[in-house]
Amino acid sequence: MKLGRLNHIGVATPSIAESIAHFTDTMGATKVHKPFDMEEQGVKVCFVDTPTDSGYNGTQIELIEPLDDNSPIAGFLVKNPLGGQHHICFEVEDIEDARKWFEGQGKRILGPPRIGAHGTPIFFLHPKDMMGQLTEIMETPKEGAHWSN
Ligand SMILES: CC[C@H](C(=O)O)C(=O)SCCNC(=O)CCNC(=O)[C@H](O)C(C)(C)COP(=O)(O)OP(=O)(O)OC[C@H]1O[C@@H](n2cnc3c(N)ncnc32)[C@H](O)[C@@H]1OP(=O)(O)O
Ligand SMILES: [Co+2]
Repeated sequence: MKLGRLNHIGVATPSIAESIAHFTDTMGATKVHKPFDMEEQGVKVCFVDTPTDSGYNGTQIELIEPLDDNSPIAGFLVKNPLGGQHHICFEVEDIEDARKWFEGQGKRILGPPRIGAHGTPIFFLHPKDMMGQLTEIMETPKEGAHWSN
């Protein structure tokens, strides 16, 4: 398997509004996308762009707030009431090849295949199989498939 770019760092928060203020006022972020709900994933999502030398195509911060107590991140926030770093997401060229690779390595894939916040297929790998790091694998958006919110 060939590791792709670090697409985003997932940061759980009890309040996306408070986190936007933090990243804007304290961290000086200048590009905050509109928050949106992903009911099927149980989270409200908001992307904060981080600059790179060549403009805004760097790794994003993905702020995620539970939509309800059944959210997959509800347990994380009980243990970490202020929120914090929740997962990391790497891109791959082909999600099925990646799935086969990780299954062959005996890593547990969490839940059914799904479409992630950038509109491409994703899956998650259990933190206990990934050196303690909840890891999301995301298929790179196809050329020209522009995502924005
Ligand atoms: C909208 C999609 C978007 C995108 O980018 O496209 C997203 O990223 S949405 C992100 C939210 N969705 C998910 O995270 C789905 C995958 N996650 C899960 O299925 C759960 O969070 C799971 C199974 C990783 C943990 O669930 P839960 O916290 O309810 O279970 P436990 O409390 O029993 O935890 C088991 C064990 O794992 C440790 N743990 C939990 N969360 C994390 C974490 N984020 N990083 C590292 N370790 C984690 C937890 O401490 C337990 O360990 P133990 O030693 O037994 O205490
Ligand atoms: Co994510």
